[in-house]
Amino acid sequence: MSIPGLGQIAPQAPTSTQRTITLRPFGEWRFSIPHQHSTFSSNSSAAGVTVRLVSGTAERDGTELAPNSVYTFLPGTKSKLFTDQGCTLEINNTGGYPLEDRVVEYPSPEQSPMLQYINFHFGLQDFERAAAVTAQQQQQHGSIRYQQMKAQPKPGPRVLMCGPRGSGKTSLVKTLAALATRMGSQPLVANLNPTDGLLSLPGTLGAAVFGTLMDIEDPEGGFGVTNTPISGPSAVPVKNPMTFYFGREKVEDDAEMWKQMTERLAGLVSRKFERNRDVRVAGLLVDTPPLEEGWWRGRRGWRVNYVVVLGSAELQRAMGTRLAGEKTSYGEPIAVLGLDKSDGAVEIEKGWRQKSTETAIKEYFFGGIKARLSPFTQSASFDELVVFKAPDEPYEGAPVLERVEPTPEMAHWTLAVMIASVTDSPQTIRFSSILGFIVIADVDVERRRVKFLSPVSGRLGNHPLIWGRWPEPYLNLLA
Ligand SMILES: Nc1ncnc2c1ncn2[C@@H]1O[C@H](COP(=O)(O)OP(=O)(O)OP(=O)(O)O)[C@@H](O)[C@H]1O
Repeated sequence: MSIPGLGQIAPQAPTSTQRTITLRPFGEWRFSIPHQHSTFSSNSSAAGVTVRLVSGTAERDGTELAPNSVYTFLPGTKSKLFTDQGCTLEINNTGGYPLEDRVVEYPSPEQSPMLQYINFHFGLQDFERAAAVTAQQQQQHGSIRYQQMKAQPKPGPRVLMCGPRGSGKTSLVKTLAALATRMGSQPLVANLNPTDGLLSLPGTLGAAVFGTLMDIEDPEGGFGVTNTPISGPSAVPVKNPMTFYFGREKVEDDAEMWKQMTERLAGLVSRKFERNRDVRVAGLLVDTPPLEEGWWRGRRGWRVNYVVVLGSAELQRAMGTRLAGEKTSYGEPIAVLGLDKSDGAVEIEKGWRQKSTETAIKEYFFGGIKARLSPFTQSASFDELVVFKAPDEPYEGAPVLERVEPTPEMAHWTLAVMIASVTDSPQTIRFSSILGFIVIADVDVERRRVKFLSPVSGRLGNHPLIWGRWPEPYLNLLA
């Protein structure tokens, strides 16, 4: 059980910009650095709040801080640093950012939800080890039985993370992925929440193999868009996601399309498992949107054998009843586990989310503080571009996409560039993976020309574009 407020030490008004804090084992330093408002001006060149691990151990969502390295947390970061052994941190806010922070300590590790999360991680590792042994045996025995098993070898643990809004689903998925990679595993992580976007812009659904370190300084804790190859050089190895373009904010905005896309993503994940033994053995972590019990219609395709419900006994009971007696296609039962929600996990309010979405789009084209990018302004005639639009209000039997001519309303929208051919059917284009994004700068109807910003210099060639319904154009990137 989580104990709200227990052991919390009220935020101290810093008397100087630098201070040192000490955390007992299983303590957390929770912090929030609001997005920058145009009225805020930092009084120094500091890009954000810096933290140095002076002694002990500390991690952000499972990824360890190196001793004595200085990490910069940027505006728009809301997170925590956790320590299992205790630590001393030096915090420096020379920029005068409106940092909100607090130290949270528990009387004993048993009272911290982190202990449950870590124990669950060890349970998954046991399952993974068993899957690795089976894979080894299969390789050694060229028997007919092996040939049969090889056709559908059983992967490592497959976890579906669900729970109410702001219950800490994404943070726990990140933590489990990071802890697994620390043990040398390469799990697949899938995101089915279009509001977030995994290693891509919000509005997308995707999956990626996590076999390398996550970026501690990324506001999204390693799931952000700067961790992809398109975003240029990176301090930590980049990941290659498989991404679909949903183009809407919430599942409810087009539930049928979401269901079809997640089923296809599950298909891609299965194929990845077939092709890559290490990934298969490491298993899968699926992050889901904050929906209630009734939504999970497409679960069979994911073949999950653990359903984790964070912070809702009611949802846990409902899922338990629904899945009782069900088996995966590998013949395994599906375990429904309830884990405590951390009282540090909070619902992100709309304004904050909108700023985070803007930041992701800006970073996609212009890079972050670590690597600046120079996008290319290009111009194309109406005849050179093939643009499809997702219907405004999807209805049963509605076309998945409609071909449209560029219009001035398209200005400042971000369009997805699809890995498909302009001659493919709308259905094929809709369910293709994303190559990247462009942002429309200007549409000149008289001259029939479109000016747009692209992260790469080449022409769009044969790639069709999709104009989604979200994220809306909040800002003029070319201003
Ligand atoms: N222990 C904690 N201390 C401080 N902040 C935390 C803690 N756990 C999670 N958070 C923060 O709370 C916010 C919500 O957490 P998270 O995104 O993991 O929840 P979620 O259930 O995935 O949300 P959603 O339902 O919106 O998808 C995030 O900013 C996250 O970094």
